[in-house]
Order: sequence, then structure tokens, then C-alpha cells
Amino acid sequence: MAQALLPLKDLVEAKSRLAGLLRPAERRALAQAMAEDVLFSLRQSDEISRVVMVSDDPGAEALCAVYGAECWSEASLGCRGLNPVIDAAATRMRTEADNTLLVLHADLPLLSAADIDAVILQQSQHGGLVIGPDRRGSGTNLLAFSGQALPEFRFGADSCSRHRAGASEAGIAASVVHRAGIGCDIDEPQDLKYLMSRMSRTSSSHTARLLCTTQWGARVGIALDSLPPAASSAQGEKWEAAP
Ligand SMILES: Nc1nc2c(ncn2[C@@H]2O[C@H](COP(=O)(O)OP(=O)(O)OP(=O)(O)O)[C@@H](O)[C@H]2O)c(=O)[nH]1
Ligand SMILES: O=C(O)[C@H](O)COP(=O)(O)O
Repeated sequence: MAQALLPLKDLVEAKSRLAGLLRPAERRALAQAMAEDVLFSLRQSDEISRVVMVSDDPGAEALCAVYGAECWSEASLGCRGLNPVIDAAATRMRTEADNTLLVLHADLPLLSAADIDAVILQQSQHGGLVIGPDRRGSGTNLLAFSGQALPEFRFGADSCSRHRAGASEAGIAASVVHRAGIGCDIDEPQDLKYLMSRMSRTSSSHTARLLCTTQWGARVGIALDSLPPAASSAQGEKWEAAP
């Protein structure tokens, strides 16, 4: 069994790189829908025994209550900023269990329980640090590791190669997992275009309902049509499609 750690920025500040396309309330709604989809998939996974969300968003506790997750405030950890917050929370979680720990972003609307199970299997079979990069291969959307061997968290620009380097410096074996559900994070308008081209209109996910069944979603789709075609992933055909 594994534990999952999900950092969530204050939703009012989230998705700032979509500010040219979406109004603040729209960005908030999108960020919340994606976070709900990640919480739902974590709950669907038989391999996850505990989910901790770290967030100072005023709605975070209520959100966690719906999905059976714990909610820790950043203030309770005594630090700020993504990497210090993750490090403090992971350190606290590992004292309570020695199994696999998963750190993942809340903006992964295509993530499935099968993606989560595959990562946990890889980590438990091979050990070390498992890195789930974004579809461009530069960022890190997910990390899995043993509670006994916390990596140095290097989220930020080029974090995939920086996490690999950190593992190598610490003598921890690192492997990379390529799955479409893990790689699709939503930072920029092109990511939203990519998502909408892959999202099933019949999906009941929160994000799909928001983007595919509302007039607002239709307007966003039209606005995105003026962008060049969404680039496929850096991994091309090597991505393993989520079921
Ligand atoms: N608790 C916490 N979570 C954070 C913080 N910064 C980022 N996150 C979360 O980390 C994940 C990746 O965040 P980013 O994509 O870098 O930030 P974002 O707010 O989603 O988007 P931008 O505003 O465009 O950078 C998301 O789940 C965020 O909610 C932070 O300072 N504290
Ligand atoms: O390490 C990362 O990839 C960052 O924490 C998140 O960056 P992104 O939101 O730009 O992918």
C-alpha cells in the first residue's frame, strides 16, 4: 500500500499562466475540477491507503472531506513554497509508515487509478525514485519513492532532469514512467487545447463536464481553435495510453 501527497496552491492564485485565456473565476473552477479528478482517481486506486493534501485554500478541507483525504495547512508545516512544503509533509508522512510515497500534482485531469497503480508497482518492484515527467519531458508531474529514501525535491523549471540528477547524486536509482494520464498537466493554453482534443465528451470527470458540457467550455474551445494545433507529446508514440 502507498500514501499520496498532493500539494494544492490557493485556487485564487492557481493557473496564472492561463490568465490570457480565462478569467480568475474560470481558472479557479478549472483548477478545482482537476483537483477533484485527481482526488477521485486516488480514491479509486486499491493501492492507496492514505491521501494528504497540503493547501491553504479555504475550500481545501471541504474538498478533502468529500474524497476521504487529510488536509494539512502550509502553516501547520511551518514553511512556504512548493519544495519546502512537500519536503516537510513527506518527512512527516514517512514517520507514520515505511511504504511507497507518491507526490503528485493536482492538475492532471487524465490521471486514472491504473496510472497510479502502475507507478506504485514499478516503485515497489524496482525501488528507487520513479519520475513521471510532463508530456514535454521537462517538468515532473509525479514522483514515487520509498518512505525510507526521500529524494531532494526539485520541482520547478527542468525538474525532470534535476530530479534525475538529484537521485544520482544521492546514490538512488531513478526510473522514468511514461503514461498519458501522468504526462498531461495543464499550465498553458496549448495544454488545454491538447486536453480538449483528447478528452472524451462522454467522460463523467469533473474536468470533462466543465469543458465539454457547458457553454463556457464551448467558448474556451472556440478561443483555443485560433491556436496552432496542439503538439503531441515529446514521447510521441511511446506514451502508454491510459485505459
Ligand atoms: N501547497 C502548495 N501547492 C503548490 C504551490 N505551488 C504549486 N502548488 C501545486 O503544485 C502543483 C503544480 O503547480 P504549478 O503548475 O506549478 O502551479 P499552478 O498554480 O497550478 O499554475 P501556475 O500559476 O500557472 O504556475 C499544483 O498541484 C499546484 O496546486 C505552493 O506554493 N503550495
Ligand atoms: O517541476 C515541475 O514541473 C513544476 O513544479 C511544475 O511545473 P509546471 O507546472 O510548469 O509543469
